[in-house]
Amino acid sequence: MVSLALDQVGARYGRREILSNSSTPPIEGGALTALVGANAAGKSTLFRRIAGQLRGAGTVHIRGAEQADLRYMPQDTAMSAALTVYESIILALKQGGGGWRLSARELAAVDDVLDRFGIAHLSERQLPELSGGQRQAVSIAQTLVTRPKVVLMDEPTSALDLYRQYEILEALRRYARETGAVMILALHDLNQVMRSCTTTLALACGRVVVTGPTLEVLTPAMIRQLYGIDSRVERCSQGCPMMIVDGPAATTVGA
Ligand SMILES: Nc1ncnc2c1ncn2[C@@H]1O[C@H](COP(=O)(O)OP(=O)(O)OP(=O)(O)O)[C@@H](O)[C@H]1O
Repeated sequence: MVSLALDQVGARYGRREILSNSSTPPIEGGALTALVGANAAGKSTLFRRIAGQLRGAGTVHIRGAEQADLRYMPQDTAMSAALTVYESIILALKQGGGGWRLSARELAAVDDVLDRFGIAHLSERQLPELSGGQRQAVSIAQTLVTRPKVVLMDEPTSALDLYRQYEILEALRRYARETGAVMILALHDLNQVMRSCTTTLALACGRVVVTGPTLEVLTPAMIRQLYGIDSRVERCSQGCPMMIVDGPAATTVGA
């Protein structure tokens, strides 16, 4: 089983400390984990620290996988190269080296992500011609084509329409279940989080304030602390938990 835990992790840009004293229990693979928090709380910074792109205090413990098995999909991915979608996924597959000849297994891996994320019909399209949502789906396919065991995705659904959000989150859940990968997704839509993510990690002002089962973390009190918003969490007629926004809290975050 793959797991990831933070032990007193910090991170800084130059002299500016952004992240401090952040610890979590082991986050197990096989299901989706959400990373939530307000703008500038430090979500991308935490991802960069886990991915080894930033230095800082503390330790990131990864069990059951190597650092080489980790993939980080940043918020904005450049898609300006004159490549087709298919070529770009091969390029992502071959980034670890190994020559340009593709084995039958590698070809199957490319076809798998094209199908899994609903972009097979875009295979021959040039990257710069894609829409924002199409680019995001391609970026997800590029990230997962090597079948990584630890996956960090920064707002992977931000450019997707309602149907594609649902479809891609379901595909990511299936990927986690099949591979046992630890998958942490930074998400702003808390209803998506409640529907799709088993565990939630909440970040406020550069610190992980709580990690646990999603519905235990996303209480109205925590949502107020994180976002300065008064809300209710209620069950819809089909029993799914939903967050209903009432409005700005009287005292807002950091005030
Ligand atoms: N390269 C950088 N150099 C210096 N400061 C940075 C850099 N990147 C981010 N920051 C600062 O670090 C803080 C946290 O930014 P970060 O991008 O991690 O937030 P976030 O939670 O991902 O926000 P958002 O939800 O808006 O994407 C912000 O104050 C930001 O200005």
